[in-house]
Amino acid sequence: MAQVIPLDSLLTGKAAAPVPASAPKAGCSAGTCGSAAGAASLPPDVWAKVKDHPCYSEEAHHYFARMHVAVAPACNIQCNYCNRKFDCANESRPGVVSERLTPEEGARKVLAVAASVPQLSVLGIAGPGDACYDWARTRATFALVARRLPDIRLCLSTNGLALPELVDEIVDMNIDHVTVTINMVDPEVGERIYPWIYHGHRRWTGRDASRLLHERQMEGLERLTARGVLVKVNSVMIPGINDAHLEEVNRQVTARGAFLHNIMPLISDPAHGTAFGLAGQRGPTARELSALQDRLEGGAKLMRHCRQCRADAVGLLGEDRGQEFTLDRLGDPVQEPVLDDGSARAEYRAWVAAERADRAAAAAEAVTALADTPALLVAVATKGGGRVNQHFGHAREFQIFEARGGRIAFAGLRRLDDTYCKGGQGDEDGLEGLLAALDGIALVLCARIGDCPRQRLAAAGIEVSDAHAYDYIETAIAAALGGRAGATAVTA
Ligand SMILES: C[S@@+](CC[C@H](N)C(=O)[O-])C[C@H]1O[C@@H](n2cnc3c(N)ncnc32)[C@H](O)[C@@H]1O
Ligand code: SF4
Ligand code: SF4
Repeated sequence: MAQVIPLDSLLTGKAAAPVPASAPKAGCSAGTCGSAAGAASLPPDVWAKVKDHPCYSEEAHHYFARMHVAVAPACNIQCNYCNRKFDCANESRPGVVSERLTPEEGARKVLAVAASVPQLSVLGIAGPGDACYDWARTRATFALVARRLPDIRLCLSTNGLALPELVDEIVDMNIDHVTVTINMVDPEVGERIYPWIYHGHRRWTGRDASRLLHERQMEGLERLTARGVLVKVNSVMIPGINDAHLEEVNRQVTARGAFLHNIMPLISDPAHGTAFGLAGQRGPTARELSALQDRLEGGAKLMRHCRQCRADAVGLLGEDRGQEFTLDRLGDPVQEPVLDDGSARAEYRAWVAAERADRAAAAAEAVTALADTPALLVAVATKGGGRVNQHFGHAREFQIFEARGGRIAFAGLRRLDDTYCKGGQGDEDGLEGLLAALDGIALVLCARIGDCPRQRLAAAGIEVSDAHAYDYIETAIAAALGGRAGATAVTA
């Protein structure tokens, strides 16, 4: 196994050690070591596009950060699940932002983040309105950033209505990742989601609005994929409205070349002031979501690690460092120019290349111990880097991996309302919610856990281990499960 430079020292800028030339190349084939096998499961040109993109590659999300800048407030449609007026720093969901920025402010923020977060690889514009409808601001921001930070990938998110005419410009600007939200391919379903759209200098309502939106979404998707742009399709799963219909959506977007399909559970609460929230429309349960995702396997690749981020999120997926980079903290652009020569990011990426190759090789070797293991779900507490490296009490989410017959694959996320540990004390009241979030999990792996939560989990039939702290996730799972051929099978 290659010598690996510690992540913490690299991120604090104290690592001067060169990446070892002896780092083994990724050598496991698809299907053998699940989430660590990105390079081997995709054509080289596609892997080159996704390998540093935390949303387009589950494997990359262990290492790379994205940021959104909230420069595009205007939108040309109304979705029954969206209210962009709602603004709360503690609320993490799409469309919510703390401050709206001009393109110049947005670019300055990107420079500041890039200078202090070496994991940054992607700038996305995801509203808080629509990046294509508010195109002048989107374009100006991307142009400013591309000039200063050519190594940062550009990415945008749109409802698709204004997309078709922008495809040439998108390609010319090297925006090689575009997300289109497609919730229906049947206007009858669409009219229950979209009360109106604005197009061609007029407002459209009812079935005509949804038909037009659908036609333009399909046209935009086809044009983008024909030009080699990687397209992720977001679909909001709305029980009773489009949940059954999303299988047809998946078929149609797969046929048009979508690279990834991200089924996002509807977030709905009367306090958000959305039409669905006020009408009592519920979101899907975790089980309903994963059952639908399982039915869609075989179409476009599914994204199961989406965190439904704010439109101004910063950091690794699952963490939000946005409040560290608000405008008032960025200082005066003339008095305090941001200095960044890109060397910290280059050094970090070289480290990741060695680390992910080492992880893939270690995973390929480790899973051989699991040849006879029945389907088991394992929850992992991780802060990134593809390792078991978070204390149980500090976790706000668990990454779920399925071990089955010689294979370990990422299977989704279980998110918590809060951490178990607060101010050094365990929150006994919160344990019920935590146990509910771990429903169906056979084993929890974490860096450390106290006796009290360990016993409570054991009483609920969930084993916990901190014996594999700081190991790669796959190595830790294989070591913990090895020899359990007769263990009880668990399903998602
Ligand atoms: C805020 S939108 C911005 C980009 C663009 N306007 C769009 O709709 O694609 C980003 C994503 O968040 C999703 N979204 C917004 N509100 C949501 C909610 N309440 N529940 C789930 N997803 C939501 C949208 O469907 C979209 O996929
Ligand atoms: S298209 Fe996007 S920004 Fe516009 S209302 Fe829908 S979710 Fe909100
Ligand atoms: S909302 Fe999902 S796709 Fe968008 S940046 Fe967050 S994790 Fe990635």
